[in-house]
Amino acid sequence: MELLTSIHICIAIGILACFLLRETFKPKDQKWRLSGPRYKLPPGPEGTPIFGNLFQFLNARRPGGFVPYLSSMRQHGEMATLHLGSQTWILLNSRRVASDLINKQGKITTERPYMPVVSGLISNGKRTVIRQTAGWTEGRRVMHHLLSGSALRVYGDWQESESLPLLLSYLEQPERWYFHNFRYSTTVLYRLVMGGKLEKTKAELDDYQQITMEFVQNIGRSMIDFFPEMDKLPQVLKLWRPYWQKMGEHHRAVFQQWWDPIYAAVCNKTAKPSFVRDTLLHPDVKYKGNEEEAMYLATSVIAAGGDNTRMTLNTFIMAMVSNPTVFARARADIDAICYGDTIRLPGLSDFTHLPYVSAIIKEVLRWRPTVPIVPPHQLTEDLHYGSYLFPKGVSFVLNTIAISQEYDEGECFKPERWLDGNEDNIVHDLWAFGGGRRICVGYKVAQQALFVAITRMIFCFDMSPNGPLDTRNLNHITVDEPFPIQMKIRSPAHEALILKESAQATKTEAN
Ligand code: HEM
Repeated sequence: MELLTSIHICIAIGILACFLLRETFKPKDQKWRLSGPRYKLPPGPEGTPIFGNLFQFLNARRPGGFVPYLSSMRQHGEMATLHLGSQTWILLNSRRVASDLINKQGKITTERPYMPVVSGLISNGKRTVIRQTAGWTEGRRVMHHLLSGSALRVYGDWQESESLPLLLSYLEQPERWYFHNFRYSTTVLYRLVMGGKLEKTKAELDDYQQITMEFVQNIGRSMIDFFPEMDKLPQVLKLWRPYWQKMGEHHRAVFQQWWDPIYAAVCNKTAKPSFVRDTLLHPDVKYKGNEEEAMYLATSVIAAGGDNTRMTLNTFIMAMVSNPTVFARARADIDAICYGDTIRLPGLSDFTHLPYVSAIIKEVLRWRPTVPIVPPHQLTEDLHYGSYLFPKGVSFVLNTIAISQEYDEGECFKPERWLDGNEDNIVHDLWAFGGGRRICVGYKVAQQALFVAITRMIFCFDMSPNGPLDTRNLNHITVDEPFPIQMKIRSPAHEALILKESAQATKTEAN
């Protein structure tokens, strides 16, 4: 009888332990509760016990799989629920719900979920784009300067002058067009953030691009980030730690290499005008972070801005070679103001006269969104929305792929859809830059950088496919040529113009 009781106790303890373990790793909306309202979430694909939709999701992240997967979420409606380990993601598939939840409810949908690997180990908890609100607010206050009109005018001059080496390298080495796009995007951001010329070797540049891609690719990839409770285990059991920690140390070392010279220059008062010198470390701004945080902030801005601009320029080229009539119309518009008895390069002063080019930029970002899903916006209070009740802790995730297909003839590249009087406002009705309080802080800088490069490329170069193209395969994650393109200078007059402008700029700089 006594033996029987002990067995019963053991079984009961075993069952209780399994129950507790299972409850610990369940998403909040599925946890067992004695009281309180019943949560109700939008439909979503069927999942498996414990892991939910995690394996489908990770599987879809393989090359070529992610866009179709994100696009398939539209079948569940304007929102789709994914249970990913202990995390719940609500994919936002329409502009209406995106606006309601990310913009109008911004006060309670600004947090980022805790991700032990990607924000902790890889980023030392300091990369602004995925930093939790408590540590993020101060950096955001300072970064807001990037959106101010007076700063943008200064940045505009730099963007125009950095576009000259871009045109010159297209002329001299057209086959390396993708590298020139990368260099232009990074140079513009470097000058803006750190000041002065970017004098890095190809290896150093590749290293920087590599770590940026590595970081982006690992957002939403590690199992541990979907079961963040595992981070509470004793250190000796965290077998995944050394691998990610080593990666994080490498990223930090690369950032340090880029940061040290500018920090030293600011301290000894030899730094050139820049965001770091004139804003971040300027005594009037009273930045409250420490040096390490300042380093991560500055280098995160370069990485976030540079790589997204690079990818968008590549997408632009794909859009142009596959839509020659759009290219011809844009060129005719530019020619009308820059090419007649005299010839000159288009620039930011032409912005208001070239609405079709502004529309092209918006359409590039809609047609093939540079950021297919925006990092999660986590809910910090229970929320009733429509017939649903969302628990605190779920994450709203902008599914820009699904949103892009919501437009009329979504698969077609039609810049004219944006000619509605708001084409110059790049975030009007477009979710490519995220939204709410976390909206990309560099969207105006990006718009200017894209406008300068795009008008000048259309004006000066003919572009065509140099092999078979698949407009769905942009092959962004590579330092080599992503797809085959042939670039050719348009005419001797355009070649002479580039050479003249470049020589002039070199002379001015030398004086
Ligand atoms: C076409 C180019 C770009 C695209 C598509 C893009 C897209 C995005 C997206 C989707 C986010 C997240 C927004 C959210 O969570 O709702 C973001 C954040 C951010 N972007 Fe951009 N971006 C671009 C260019 C730039 C540029 C040029 C800069 C710098 C001047 C920049 C700096 C940042 C920073 C610092 C953040 C994090 C903001 C924060 O932590 O509050 N981005 N961007």
